[in-house]
Amino acid sequence: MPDLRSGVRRSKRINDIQENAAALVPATRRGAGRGDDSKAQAIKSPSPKPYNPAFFYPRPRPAGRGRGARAMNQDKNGKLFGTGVGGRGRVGLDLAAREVVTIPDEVVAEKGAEKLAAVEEEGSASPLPEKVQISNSPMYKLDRKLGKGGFGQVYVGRRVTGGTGRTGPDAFEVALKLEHRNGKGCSYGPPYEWQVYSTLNGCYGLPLVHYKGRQGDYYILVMDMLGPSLWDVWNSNSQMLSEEMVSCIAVEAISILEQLHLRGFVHGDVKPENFLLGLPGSPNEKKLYLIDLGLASRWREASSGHHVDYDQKPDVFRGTVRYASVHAHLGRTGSRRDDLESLAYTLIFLLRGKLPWQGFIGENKGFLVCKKKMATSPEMLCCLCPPPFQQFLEMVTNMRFDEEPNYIKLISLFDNSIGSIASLRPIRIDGALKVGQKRARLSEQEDGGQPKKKVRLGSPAMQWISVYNSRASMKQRYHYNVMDSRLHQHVEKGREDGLYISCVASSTNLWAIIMDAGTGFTSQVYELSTIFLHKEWIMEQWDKNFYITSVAGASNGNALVVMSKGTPYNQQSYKVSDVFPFKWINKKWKEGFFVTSMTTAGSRWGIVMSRNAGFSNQVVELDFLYPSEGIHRRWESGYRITSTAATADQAAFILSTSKRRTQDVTQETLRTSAFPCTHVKDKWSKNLYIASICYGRTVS
Ligand SMILES: Nc1ncnc2c1ncn2[C@@H]1O[C@H](COP(=O)(O)OP(=O)(O)OP(=O)(O)O)[C@@H](O)[C@H]1O
Repeated sequence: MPDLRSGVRRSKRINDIQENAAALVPATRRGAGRGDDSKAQAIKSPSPKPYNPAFFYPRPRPAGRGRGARAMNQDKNGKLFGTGVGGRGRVGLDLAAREVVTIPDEVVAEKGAEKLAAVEEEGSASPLPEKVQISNSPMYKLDRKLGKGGFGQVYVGRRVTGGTGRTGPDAFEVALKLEHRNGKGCSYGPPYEWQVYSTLNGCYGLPLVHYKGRQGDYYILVMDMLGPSLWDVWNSNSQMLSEEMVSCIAVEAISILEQLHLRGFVHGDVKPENFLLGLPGSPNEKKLYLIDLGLASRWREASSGHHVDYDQKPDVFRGTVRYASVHAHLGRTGSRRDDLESLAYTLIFLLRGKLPWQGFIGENKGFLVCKKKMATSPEMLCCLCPPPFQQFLEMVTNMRFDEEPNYIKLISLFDNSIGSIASLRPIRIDGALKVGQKRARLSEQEDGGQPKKKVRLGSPAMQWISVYNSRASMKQRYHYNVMDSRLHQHVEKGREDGLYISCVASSTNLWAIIMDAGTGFTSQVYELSTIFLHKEWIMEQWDKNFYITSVAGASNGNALVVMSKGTPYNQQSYKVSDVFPFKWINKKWKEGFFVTSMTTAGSRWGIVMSRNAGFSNQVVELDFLYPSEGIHRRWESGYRITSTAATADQAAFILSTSKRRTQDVTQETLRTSAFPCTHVKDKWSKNLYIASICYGRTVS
């Protein structure tokens, strides 16, 4: 029996009943027009791909130095590793398994361990070597410290014996990067960065590594010594750099990134501190270099040459919060666009001295920074910058995951901001000039295409997001704008007509209920509660073998929970959380649970996961807007949306592959500012039925 527990009951007329028996929809009503506000997406029956466990369990990732410590150990820019926008989890990288592993939230314990490691590294147990000689290198005496990162300490090495050169492999002065064998990045052998240098050594714009090896307790890289970082230059220049200087940095940095990308890697941590100039007083003092390959990863598979697969793990964050791309915040697989977005923030920072998302603190800093990045349009961010900077930002934030950047075009944006006399330029732009020669040849091919659809832009909107699946003709009915007091009678009427509730949703504290004849349920109960979510009642029903089949939260914190018999589930678990609980979902996936319903109440998430849900694999798309690209990519890989929920900030989609491989469901989505009555009827006429619905954040 339905158990109605809502507090306030008002009676008011509602526009809430529509019914369909698909076969009965009059032909004249078919194809009814859509409101202008609707945005539709659809996938037309592509064949689902075979089960790919890599989508389900963390897949091997090339990068990894166990940078989990960064989450606790933020530098002046809040460089952080491990806390994504969706959760508070921390992530480290297990070098042995080469897998991303999620570390529980044991902040204090981790922090203690980290300090211990630092003491060991610098303490008396393993004093730094006084002299260094690696394989057949000259011998160097350790001199002054050049810098210290989260992992390595970098010292000047002064040659004491062997070698005669002023530069190169036997230079009088080199940079020695030392990492203790017990350090965070060395648990399984040499630092990950060494592997990357093995492939990338000699790449344009990277310092040359001349020797690498272990001496005593330290892994040591011997590399070209460089000068100040762009952060140092900016700082000693009243925290502001000229337009010409930043334009030169832009073009040279783009060509360095182009060369790195050509070798199949993305840098993953582009920021002012990682660009160094050549040694002052040397012929290279105006030359730009990119250092720190500890977060570099492949965007192109080494063996096949194919672009790496798209994925999103919303609690995996790698990089530096201030400069990270929005995709990096959201835990998407890194690709070339991310380095360029970070470069855009770097350039604007150097030019303007500040970025609008500086100053956030606290546990959900990553979330707040990402939200602010999404809410700041290129016009706003670049309102005090010369036009090329805005154009650059617009181009790079509208790139697709696997899109090849048009480096030539990006460089050419800054053409007019750079002086024509090479010797007077504040930064050498040798790399960009080489690209310039190519530019002449390629210019005819440029700009032949259509104007690009803007991915990131659009004004934030609260909309209905409805998802439709193709299925055999059946009876479906919807009610919307339903007040608490009217719920019971609609449900009862539906039950009399042989219908069960298949989905529920809420907008402005009124309910939407979808009832249909195709659920397979044999019995159903529901509760309207002021508790999100009401544990005692749910457990009571679990005891009676009912399982949660749909759930909706209202912005006032009320919840509507529907539980049914006749489901395939044999175990269930749910979680209420202030942030999207990806870490928990990930853990439950590994235990054989799949998300079967999901909702929000205000900014809180409620997620229900079940065993024996009939899915073979499941992924998440979470964004501050409608994640169109991600959904299309998942559709193409055979996934279909099986749950949706949204707050006023974020929309989340759960996409699943079915165990029944023959299943070939056509799916469409719609975004409308009003409840999609007309559209639903239109869909019914094509045997498309609402499979999931929610109200929340999109862009219009
Ligand atoms: N070749 C070099 N020449 C001069 N200084 C250098 C060189 N390489 C690194 N440094 C200095 O040492 C610092 C730390 O180096 P690096 O960023 O490679 O270490 P890390 O431990 O990987 O740092 P992070 O925590 O940023 O990843 C740099 O910020 C820079 O100031």
